[in-house]
Amino acid sequence: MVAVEKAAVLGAGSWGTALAVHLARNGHAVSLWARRAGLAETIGAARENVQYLPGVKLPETVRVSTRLEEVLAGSTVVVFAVPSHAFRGTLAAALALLPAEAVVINVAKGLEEDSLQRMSEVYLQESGAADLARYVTFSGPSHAEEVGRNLPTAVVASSPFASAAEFVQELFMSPSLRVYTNPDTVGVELGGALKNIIALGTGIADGLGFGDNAKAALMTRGLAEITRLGVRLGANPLTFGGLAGVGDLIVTCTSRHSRNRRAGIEIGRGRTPEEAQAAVRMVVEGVRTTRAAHLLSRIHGVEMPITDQMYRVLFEGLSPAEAVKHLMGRGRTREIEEVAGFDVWWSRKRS
Ligand SMILES: NC(=O)C1=CN([C@@H]2O[C@H](COP(=O)(O)OP(=O)(O)OC[C@H]3O[C@@H](n4cnc5c(N)ncnc54)[C@H](O)[C@@H]3O)[C@@H](O)[C@H]2O)C=CC1
Ligand SMILES: O=C(CO)COP(=O)(O)O
Repeated sequence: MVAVEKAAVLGAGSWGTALAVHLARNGHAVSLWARRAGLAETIGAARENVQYLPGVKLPETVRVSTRLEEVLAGSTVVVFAVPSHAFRGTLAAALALLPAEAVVINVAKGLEEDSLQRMSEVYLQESGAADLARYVTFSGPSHAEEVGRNLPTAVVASSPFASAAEFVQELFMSPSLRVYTNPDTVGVELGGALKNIIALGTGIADGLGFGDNAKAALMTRGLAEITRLGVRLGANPLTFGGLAGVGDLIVTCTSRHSRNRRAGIEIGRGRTPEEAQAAVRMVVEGVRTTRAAHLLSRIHGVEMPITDQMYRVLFEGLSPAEAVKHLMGRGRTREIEEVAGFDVWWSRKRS
């Protein structure tokens, strides 16, 4: 195991807390930063994050604080576990305090709403770093509720720099957490962000009382449009068949833990998107990401029918029932020609 003097985890929500607990179990000293004093106090007193991760005790080696300078001092590893809309601001506040040799690990799964940037792009812009040599994306099918309980999980550490990805792989590997490396950061980031849109959709299908067929259709056609946009933006299509792609899509679209799916269920049952997000009481990343992905699809001329309908439901007041009609009533089309080159295959067969 790699020796780390101290690891900092910024963001004491469910994922930040689970990762802080995991790193402590792996033998590292951990400082967990909470933005709100009340939350830091209750976690410190109960040794448990009752609000965001009930039932998981914090090891003694996890210290909780609201003081960024105290949390970052001497930390050679800094895990950013705030929602994606808070990443730029949190990074900006942390930059002057980061030890020069620190490796930044980002676990947020989203796209920035205004800039349409992936998190690694936000990092490069905000930090002025020349490359991603000290930045790693951590993604894959991993609900905090299960990682916090040491249930078997497999994830991906991604960086174009093998040494950075392998460092994080070793840091997090444990008997219950298997970490793979992947150099395709564009694909890993897009897989993690875009699956949340589809999870909102499968939640809606559940809320409307649809069955497993609808869920499987949404997941499969969702993966097709995620891959289509991803490839257009420079990702390797194979990444979407991996843990950060179909793996995370499966878990988020089917798990009772998923915040995106739960918000979708509420919308399917008739609540407004605002009411649904309030009911979940944790970040529902798919909402902002739907807006960003919708714009990206327009800018790049990529067809994303499910994302289009999700956009209309979330931001234009379209009813879920109408959205289903639009999706089912689309013109006839073929399945995977844009990915597998079927046009070429068929023209060869015909000639
Ligand atoms: N919960 C999970 O199982 C997993 C979550 N993620 C990702 O991790 C990120 C964090 O998610 P969760 O921990 O689930 O969220 P959460 O809703 O449980 O907690 C978010 C935390 O960030 C804080 N926060 C909110 N706005 C902030 C701001 N402007 N500045 C600083 N802090 C702010 C909140 O107070 C809260 O402590 C998201 O991008 C999510 O997609 C990734 C994998 C698993
Ligand atoms: O990304 C996740 C699991 O891998 C978490 O998804 P939710 O935010 O929908 O809970």
